[in-house]
Amino acid sequence: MSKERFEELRRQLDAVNLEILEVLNRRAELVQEIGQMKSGKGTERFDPIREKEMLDLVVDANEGPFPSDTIRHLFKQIFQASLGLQEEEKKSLLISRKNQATDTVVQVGKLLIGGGNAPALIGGPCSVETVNQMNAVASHLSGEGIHLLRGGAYKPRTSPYDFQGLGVEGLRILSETAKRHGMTCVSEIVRPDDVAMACEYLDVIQIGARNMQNFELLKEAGSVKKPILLKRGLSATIEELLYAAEYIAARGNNQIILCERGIRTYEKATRNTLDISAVPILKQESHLPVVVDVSHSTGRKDIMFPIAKAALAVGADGLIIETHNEPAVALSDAKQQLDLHQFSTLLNQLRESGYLKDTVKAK
Ligand SMILES: O=C(O)C(=O)C[C@]1(C(=O)O)C=C[C@@H](O)C=C1
Repeated sequence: MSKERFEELRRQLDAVNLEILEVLNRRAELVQEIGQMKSGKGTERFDPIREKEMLDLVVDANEGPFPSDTIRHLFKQIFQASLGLQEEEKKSLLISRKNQATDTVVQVGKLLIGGGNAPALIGGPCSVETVNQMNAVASHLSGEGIHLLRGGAYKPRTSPYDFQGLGVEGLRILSETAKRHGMTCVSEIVRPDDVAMACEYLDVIQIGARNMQNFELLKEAGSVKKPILLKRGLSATIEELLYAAEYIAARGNNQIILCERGIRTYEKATRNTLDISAVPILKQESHLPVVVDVSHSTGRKDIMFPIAKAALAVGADGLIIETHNEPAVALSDAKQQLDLHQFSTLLNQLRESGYLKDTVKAK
């Protein structure tokens, strides 16, 4: 072969390389767009069935000289790199630790949640029922040094025949009770249209487990200036929880508290299965504070102390502890709510075990 022909072949190869490059990047752009659609829907990026279909298609069309195995190998490499590209997108999430190395600290009144501050305790009944009930609970909790009072006013219940909450009247009772006792308050909102109204009553707006992927609600929560307590859905992956938080952050509200509240598994000994590993993973992946709802995750009072200790031991920034003045007659979640004495006992146990240093002062 002449030297000229050799050089000519190399020139052609250079040109083909540039064509391949252009085609590869065109493909990469399509992959990125698909990746964004998948993350919006919370779909798994890796799709082996789709990859097999594509491999079959190219192998069928292959006329050589590359053997089919080589073609398979090359395309598998392209799929791998494409997945990597879709993962890259995750790194740029606003709520990602890669985007912000320092912890976000959410301030609610004088309570600082996250950033290594003392664990924040959120107490109060499952549902707001009466003024007297809320007064009894708030009086006890504020006496124990608890700053953030919870109470459900809009209750997404499994059965339509169960107590559905007092609605806006419940928010009003909660808000007035909290103010009366020098506390702040948090409650769940279920409709996007109610978010603005709720801001008048609440210091923190909760988005509950059943609404974690109510994207319109998330967007609305993102457009107000209130801290948002975002609970993990009962069957949601950690990644889906993070994307739900991103919906809020993407609209401009970065005051988000993540909440692990147990997930649905086959285990029946507890109401839900507390995914304890979610806490350090969430804190590793995101700069947002993470609290654990020890009441919903367990659904039982007898293991609350070890579970609360475990949550704080793995780095939770706070705990949600359902507390009622008369749990036996509570209109919802009667079984899992602590009475006022049990709440104080749990607090003392946590204090004595050294997990609550600086959080609340003994009376
Ligand atoms: O088609 C998809 O669902 C994609 O995400 C694109 C793509 C690809 O590179 O072709 C990427 C990863 C999946 O495992 C399968 C396919």
